[in-house]
Amino acid sequence: MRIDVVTIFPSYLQPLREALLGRAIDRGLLEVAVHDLRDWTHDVHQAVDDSPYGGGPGMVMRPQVWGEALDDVLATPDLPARLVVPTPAGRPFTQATAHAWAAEERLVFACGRYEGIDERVLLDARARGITVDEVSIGDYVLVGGEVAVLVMVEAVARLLPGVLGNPRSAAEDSFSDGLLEGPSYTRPEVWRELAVPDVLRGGNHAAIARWRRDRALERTRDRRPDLLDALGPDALDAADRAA
Ligand SMILES: COc1cccc(COC(=O)c2cn[nH]c2)c1
Repeated sequence: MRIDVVTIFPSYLQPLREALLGRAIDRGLLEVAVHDLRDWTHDVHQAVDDSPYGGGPGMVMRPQVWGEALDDVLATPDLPARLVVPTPAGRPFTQATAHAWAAEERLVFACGRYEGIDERVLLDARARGITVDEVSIGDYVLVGGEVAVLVMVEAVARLLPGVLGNPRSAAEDSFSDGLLEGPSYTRPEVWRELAVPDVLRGGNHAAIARWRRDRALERTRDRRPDLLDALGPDALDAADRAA
């Protein structure tokens, strides 16, 4: 997968080159190119923003600069690209989104700052047949899209074949069955007088699976009842409902 990121703070994307993702890049499973938006300015101040039509606080990112940048970055017709714009006003980014994007050959991320990017940049891209996804990683406002790109790239890259040491963990992680992950334990058996639940130390795998499902249901009911509602009525069997 090829990932391009356009930003006025290229160094913000440096963490992508660390650890697991860094190794995935070294192994050629992932290619990441970061572009400085200011490279497409032509004025001495390298201005990327201007005041908003209609008034109001803050600044808006200028269409000319973004237009030229995306013309260049998206210019490879052979690789169909998806343009992703992180924004508080976007559709929710979920594990399902991550799975869908993991199948893409190429993702281009546009990092907005200030009050956002002039709407015509997205209209122009869509008019040229480019898929544009405005996505939110949560209901809060960041200063810019860079951190959201780190989040989304990590969520997508870990799903790529060969990136995770143990592929089962991607298939079995939280949300894979629509529920939150339950509690986990490792050695020692007793730590600060707290013991690991007996069922987990036994060998009864059916009992362990039941116990884990019950804990996941309990936690999901408590923390994310919305996820339970989203599950189809037949997603929970009688034993689940009794949990
Ligand atoms: C594109 O315009 C803007 C404007 C302001 C901030 C940002 C960065 O994204 C977020 O703040 C965000 C993403 N998901 N949840 C919050 C983008």
